[in-house]
Amino acid sequence: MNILIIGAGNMGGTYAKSFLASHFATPEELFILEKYPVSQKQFPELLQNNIHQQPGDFIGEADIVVIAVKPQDYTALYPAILPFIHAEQIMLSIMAGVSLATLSSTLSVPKVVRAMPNLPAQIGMGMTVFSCSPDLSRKELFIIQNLLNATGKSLYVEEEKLIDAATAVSGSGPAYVYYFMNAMIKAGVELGFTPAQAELLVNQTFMGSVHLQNRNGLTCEELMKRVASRGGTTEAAFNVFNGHNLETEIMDGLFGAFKRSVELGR
Ligand SMILES: NC(=O)C1=CN([C@@H]2O[C@H](COP(=O)(O)OP(=O)(O)OC[C@H]3O[C@@H](n4cnc5c(N)ncnc54)[C@H](O)[C@@H]3O)[C@@H](O)[C@H]2O)C=CC1
Ligand SMILES: O=C(O)[C@@H]1CCC=N1
Repeated sequence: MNILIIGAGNMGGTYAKSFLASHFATPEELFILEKYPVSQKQFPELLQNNIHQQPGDFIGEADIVVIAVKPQDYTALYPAILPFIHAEQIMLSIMAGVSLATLSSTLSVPKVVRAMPNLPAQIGMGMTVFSCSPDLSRKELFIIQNLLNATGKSLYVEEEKLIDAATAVSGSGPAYVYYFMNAMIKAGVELGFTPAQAELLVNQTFMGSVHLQNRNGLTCEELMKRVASRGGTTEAAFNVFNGHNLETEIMDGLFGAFKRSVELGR
């Protein structure tokens, strides 16, 4: 099965590497369309002849076309690839905001999939939420899910609106985690640790906390209670967080991301 990836940036590049590493595609079956030169060093696994800078007939030879350019670049991209696209191909977009209806109408194809992955896909620990047009067969849907699972876990949703919600929660999510980690590292340094020491403390704290939550089946609120002793240090931190309505602020941030995903689709 031939797979074409359009846009070999963070996500497109990750998909190329994952599809090859999982043996979902052989190097002969994997094609890249990237407007900037791609060096051999960047993707040593790829065949140089399969890397293109300009649209061409190779586009029509792909069974699945992954669109991994920024949503803002899609307006320039689709007219350029349209002459090579045909109705049997499956279009798999990971662009934030761009709806199934827009994909289908701009590319004149019935089989479209909209997926929202996240950056940990780079290490096979991604989370992808996806939805598709009714024109995909069950078998095609399974193929797409297998493909997405090469980068981590995936969740199929019937309701497309949930892709905008997933963008706000898991798509942008890693950046929120790094934001919180960064703040903790900065505080650790102010409290006397070297940056390397503070990073170690924070990394291990995040890793241990997530694994514990995964394993023991307790909710986050129950676990928070297990850490916070009455009148103790954690409670002192929570008092400051609550004084600033931090939980509401974080939720508002996610609602802002959701709103932007909907806006990008217009
Ligand atoms: N970075 C992330 O964590 C996530 C990104 N996404 C979505 O994935 C998409 C790509 O994001 P990134 O990989 O971060 O962006 P990126 O900027 O790293 O990669 C996009 C690539 O597309 C190429 N490109 C742009 N126009 C092109 C054209 N006409 N023909 C060929 N190549 C073209 C660019 O040169 C660039 O290499 C976006 O739509 C974003 O919404 C989704 C989930 C997570
Ligand atoms: O920030 C963005 O627009 C993209 C979508 C989700 C993560 N990055």
